[in-house]
Amino acid sequence: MLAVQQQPTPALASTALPADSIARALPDQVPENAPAHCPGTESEQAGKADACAGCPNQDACASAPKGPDPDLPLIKERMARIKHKILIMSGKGGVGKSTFTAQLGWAFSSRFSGHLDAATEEDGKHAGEEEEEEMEKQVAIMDIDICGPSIPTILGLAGQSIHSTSQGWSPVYVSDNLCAMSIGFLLPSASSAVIWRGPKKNGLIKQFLKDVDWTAGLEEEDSTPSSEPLIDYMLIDTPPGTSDEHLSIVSYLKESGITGAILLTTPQEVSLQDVRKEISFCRKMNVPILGIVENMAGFVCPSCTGYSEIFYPSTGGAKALCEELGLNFLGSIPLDPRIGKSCDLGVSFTDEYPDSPATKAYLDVIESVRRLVD
Ligand SMILES: Nc1ncnc2c1ncn2[C@@H]1O[C@H](COP(=O)(O)OP(=O)(O)OP(=O)(O)O)[C@@H](O)[C@H]1O
Repeated sequence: MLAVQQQPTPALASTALPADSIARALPDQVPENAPAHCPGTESEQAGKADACAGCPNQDACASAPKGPDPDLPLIKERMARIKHKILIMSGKGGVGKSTFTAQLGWAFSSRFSGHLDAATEEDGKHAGEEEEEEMEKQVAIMDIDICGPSIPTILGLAGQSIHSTSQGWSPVYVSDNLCAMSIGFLLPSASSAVIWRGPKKNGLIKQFLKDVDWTAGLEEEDSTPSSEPLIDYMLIDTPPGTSDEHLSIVSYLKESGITGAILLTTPQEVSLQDVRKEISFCRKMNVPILGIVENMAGFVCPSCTGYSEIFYPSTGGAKALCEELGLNFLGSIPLDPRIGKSCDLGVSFTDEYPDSPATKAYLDVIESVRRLVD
């Protein structure tokens, strides 16, 4: 249930959520006066864990109803409208997950319209039925990097806020067929820190799945039966490592199904070591691994054109790891300072620099992903 105060608005009339809404919108799973290590009010351990001793809420927590999460059927219903759910993961931080997620979003949502039409004309073919069908790809990006949300900035949506309608929270739109949801849209400013324990993060992820109207506006235009997917790809940007956010998303999507995970790493052994932990997490949790992308692999100096391996692949890089573990190597993307600049400006790197080697690398990787999931 949304705790956001709603006016009795007509269907689809929207209300902007005020900037401090995050504090009021979240389920009260960790009470204000909770002790350190509170297991959360929804946990089986609520009221019973060692940390609960002496907590004023102990009795209330211990006697609260437990059992199957009553929200799971609602999540399943919402998620039935989304065909492919793809997790973007890495062991190390800062290896380029959010940047890659955004590029994948831009490419999946535009490659099938403008880009494909241009390629089709160049090839001397006429836009056939197959291409016509592919023009309508709908893409949603869900940012569950709750403590470090960078998707709003990278997608050029900084400063935007979420609106609430009678159908739920509306995602923020980059274009007609690309939308995003992030805690970044709920914070008072880009510099606001989110300092939350696991249960509270869990609560927000649940709200993203259950209370966001991901198909806002699509039903009216479409006659697809209500149980059929309307969104083609949901790209889920995760924080580094294997923590609360990963456990939450995997457990909430268990019944709906996860198409797979894309793992990012630099070529360096310290990053590859952490990717092994992600692989182990995915295997334990039965999340299919679509493959590994190596990012920041090699740099060509724009002044002297000399080639350097900034993150040296001392153990053979991601390709060797994929061969060892029988995983798909999805490709390598070089270091290019213009990628960072595009992120800061909130524009698509591949659209801004279509002729760069990094764009070719991105598009090759993206094509490999598309072939795997479609
Ligand atoms: N191939 C690349 N070449 C140059 N800069 C890159 C490349 N890929 C990503 N970057 C830059 O590296 C930085 C980290 O990227 P990004 O935020 O996407 O990483 P992340 O893995 O999502 O980080 P975090 O773990 O903190 O969520 C950003 O400044 C981004 O612009």
